[in-house]
Amino acid sequence: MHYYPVFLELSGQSCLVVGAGAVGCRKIASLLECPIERLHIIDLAEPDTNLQVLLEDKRVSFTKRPFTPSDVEGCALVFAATSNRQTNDAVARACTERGILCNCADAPKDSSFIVPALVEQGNIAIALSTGGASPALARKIREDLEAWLGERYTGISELLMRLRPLVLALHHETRQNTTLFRSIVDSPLSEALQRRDRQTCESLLRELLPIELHPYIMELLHDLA
Ligand SMILES: C[C@@]1(CC(=O)O)c2cc3[nH]c(cc4nc(cc5[nH]c(cc(n2)[C@H]1CCC(=O)O)[C@@](C)(CC(=O)O)[C@@H]5CCC(=O)O)C(CC(=O)O)=C4CCC(=O)O)c(CCC(=O)O)c3CC(=O)O
Ligand SMILES: NC(=O)C1=CN([C@@H]2O[C@H](COP(=O)(O)OP(=O)(O)OC[C@H]3O[C@@H](n4cnc5c(N)ncnc54)[C@H](O)[C@@H]3O)[C@@H](O)[C@H]2O)C=CC1
Repeated sequence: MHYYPVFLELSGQSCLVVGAGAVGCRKIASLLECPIERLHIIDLAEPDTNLQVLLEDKRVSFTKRPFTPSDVEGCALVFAATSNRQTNDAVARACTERGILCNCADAPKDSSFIVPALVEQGNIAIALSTGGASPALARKIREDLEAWLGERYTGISELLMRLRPLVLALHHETRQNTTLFRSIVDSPLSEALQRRDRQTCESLLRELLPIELHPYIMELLHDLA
């Protein structure tokens, strides 16, 4: 493995995209799915219709002017996505000098990270990469995974998101928590949630959960079954 995979917390952070063509707009759209604070876009051309839609987001600002190295200052993530090699290179260098993470659309070797293809369903995100070997193949695998994932784990992941803090607050040993969580994911609860079979969900949770958590069963299942 060459690249180290992570999920970044970008709440409250500023990001910069230089070049808002087809590739830049794809990167902008995915950034705006996250709770970033501000996104600045720089391009030499007037916004096209794709970009105009994205500019409706209050967090976004756009300036039509050439890039200067100080533009990257204060940014958590920067994307160089122009069709101009020299400009992308200047963006990458400005970031390297300041220790800022930068993705360079036309030069993976000058990038400090590459962007994965993403399958998303509720709390679940499957980020996949071919390590730069073939974005076309990444897209194909993403489509295969989307079809496979469907809604199969949406209900159970939401329930576990609600349950996790309740279990951890009991301050049991990690080993005991591990046994509990594994027994839940190995149980038929996931299928019962998919069928919205309330009765089976309730009886499985009564069987699986420690007695202290039984009063939370209604809340755990709210809107899920
Ligand atoms: C290295 C990387 C850097 C980065 O951008 O982070 C990179 C680089 C380049 N992409 C190029 C082309 C294409 N990129 C796509 C699509 C995606 N590209 C994405 C990521 C990455 N692209 C990183 C590697 C990820 C990995 O390897 O897994 C995805 C996953 C994420 C995203 O961009 O949001 C998104 C899929 C979204 C989805 O799920 O559908 C398509 C597909 C299509 O449009 O059908 C094509 C045309 C087909 C082809 O070329 O394969 C070119 C050559 C341009 C040329 O020919 O000149 C370069 C430059 C180079 O390779 O040097
Ligand atoms: N990483 C990826 O996923 C992919 C990368 N690419 C590469 O990404 C680059 C951009 O591709 P597209 O978005 O399809 O091109 P595009 O032509 O749709 O957009 C390029 C944008 O860059 C702007 N631009 C050009 N020179 C500029 C400068 N000096 N300063 C600021 N903005 C400038 C243009 O006005 C335009 O909006 C190309 O180099 C291409 O090889 C292409 C496909 C996928």
